[in-house]
Amino acid sequence: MALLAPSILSCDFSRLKEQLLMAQEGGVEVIHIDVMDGHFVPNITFGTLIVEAVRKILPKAFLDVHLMIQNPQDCYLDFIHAGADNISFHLEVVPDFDFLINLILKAGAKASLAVAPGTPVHMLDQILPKLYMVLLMTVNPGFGGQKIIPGMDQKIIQLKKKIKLRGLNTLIEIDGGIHENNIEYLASCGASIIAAGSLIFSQEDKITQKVREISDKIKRF
Ligand SMILES: O=C(CO)[C@@H](O)[C@H](O)COP(=O)(O)O
Ligand SMILES: [Fe+2]
Repeated sequence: MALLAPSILSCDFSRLKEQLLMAQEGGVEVIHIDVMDGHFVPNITFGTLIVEAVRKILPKAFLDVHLMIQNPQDCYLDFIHAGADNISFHLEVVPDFDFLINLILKAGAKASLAVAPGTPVHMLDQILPKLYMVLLMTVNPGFGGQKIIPGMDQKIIQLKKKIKLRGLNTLIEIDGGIHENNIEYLASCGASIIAAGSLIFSQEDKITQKVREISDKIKRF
């Protein structure tokens, strides 16, 4: 069953609690949290305090933390202590990603690798069995509200095929530019966690309704 993971990057931070509770009311189980450091990507977003706050507001949600930072090895543990259930870091910035995956697992969280649109999936071949998810970025990391990059469907299909052929359970998460016009198709390609920011949080007072509607559309995959 494909699951929606609302990305709080697009929420109204003056109404964080209210909007998270609306998402929960709609049945959300996963919350996607984008951490940006102004180095790996130009923007700076938030750190562990926001993860702690989301954990407090939604004690049972699965917190999917997407680290778009240059040195994830320096702070992955702080995010786990703050309440992250999954840590995704970018393959592009950690040459010894196997080592960091082991550290995350040892700390008791799920470990996943994020890959930018231009990074080929064969880079994951060795590490795939250890990963909880592969986070396929469907836009260039750094900003919400972008348009999906064409051809990302083929990347999902290619990765799904690899996972299946090897009899693995690794999940595929997609992130960026997901909207009503592509979400069902991308779920049918093999994406089972679908991060969406503007699609959900541009709804302001209709977040609950939107979450229900979208979750309903993708649950058959
Ligand atoms: O990691 C990122 C952006 O770098 C995402 O998680 C965005 O938050 C997705 O936003 P939308 O494209 O859904 O508005
Ligand atoms: Fe993200």
